[in-house]
Amino acid sequence: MTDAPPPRTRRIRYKGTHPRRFEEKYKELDPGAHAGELRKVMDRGQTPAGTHRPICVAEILACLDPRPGEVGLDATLGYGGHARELLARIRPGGRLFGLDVDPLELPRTEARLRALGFGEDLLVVKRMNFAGLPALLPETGGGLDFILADLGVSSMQIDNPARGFTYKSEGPLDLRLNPNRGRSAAALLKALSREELAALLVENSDEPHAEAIAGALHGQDVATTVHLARLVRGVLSEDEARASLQRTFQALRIAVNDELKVLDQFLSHLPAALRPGGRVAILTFHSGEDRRVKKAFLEGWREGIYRDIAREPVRPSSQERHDNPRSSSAKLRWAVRA
Ligand SMILES: C[S@@+](CC[C@H](N)C(=O)[O-])C[C@H]1O[C@@H](n2cnc3c(N)ncnc32)[C@H](O)[C@@H]1O
Repeated sequence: MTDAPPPRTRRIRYKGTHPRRFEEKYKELDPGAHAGELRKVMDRGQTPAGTHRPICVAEILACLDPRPGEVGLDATLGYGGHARELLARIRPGGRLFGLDVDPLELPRTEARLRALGFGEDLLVVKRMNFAGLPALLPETGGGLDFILADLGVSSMQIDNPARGFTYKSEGPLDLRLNPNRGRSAAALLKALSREELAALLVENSDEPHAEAIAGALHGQDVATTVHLARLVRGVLSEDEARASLQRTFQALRIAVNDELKVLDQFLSHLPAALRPGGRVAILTFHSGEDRRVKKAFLEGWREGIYRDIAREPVRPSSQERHDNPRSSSAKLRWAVRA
């Protein structure tokens, strides 16, 4: 008896030589069946759809120095790129807790890491906000040897138009890391006065055209990413609009996910979470985040809580910035618990 041939499906059609829209990138979205395609996309300096390239991996491993038997935390599991490297170094006998708030990507990441052979004795995955770090501590058996936080959003989240993280493709104006909680950016916009919106753009993104943008968005029912982009382009030149749109999306994302408040809470919990000699590394992507990390580490060092801290932020190498432009704004700071 012969097996029935697999049903024929039509190849997804797209204009030009390369697929441009997320849903057209069917080869990148099925890396198991098209591994060669991922290499070609990365060689072009792009991140394959549905994946994320971990940033400053060597630099993070150098300051966290994970060793066999240690207990660590990856507070922002994302695609699991950093976690994979940490896990390989704490075997045998170690344990890594991996947290993320994203209910859509987290199960996929866990499945990928389990398929790589990281079992439940070695990797504990939790859907949880890192601001709730104290709730994890009883499970760590006396504290953590190292902690990593790679802040912000992953490429999978940015690239998926249904999540609404970018003005470059049409999608609902959502921007929540956990779409099941809180309110979307569209709902937030409706609730803010013009003055509150302008203040939010300045506070979260140092937006120089905050007044003009607030004027364009206020009182409009902005439900989609491209609608917002159209309104901003209506009051700024094309060049100004490009940079301002990036900052506007960043400011809204920070607001809907309360990112600065949860970062402050996380930073305040670190001293109690680290064992003596424990290391923490935090990768930030804009000045509002970096200022907070810098201040918390400096104050902790002055008070004798940290015995050493990064004096200057570590930046991705020029090669990494070239190979992965999404790493360009990254700054890494570390501290060692006294
Ligand atoms: C830049 S990505 C991390 C990428 C990861 N290091 C990797 O190698 O794939 C940031 C991740 O942190 C998650 N995240 C952001 N804020 C969080 C928070 N307060 N608590 C837990 N996870 C958070 C996001 O959902 C996202 O998946």
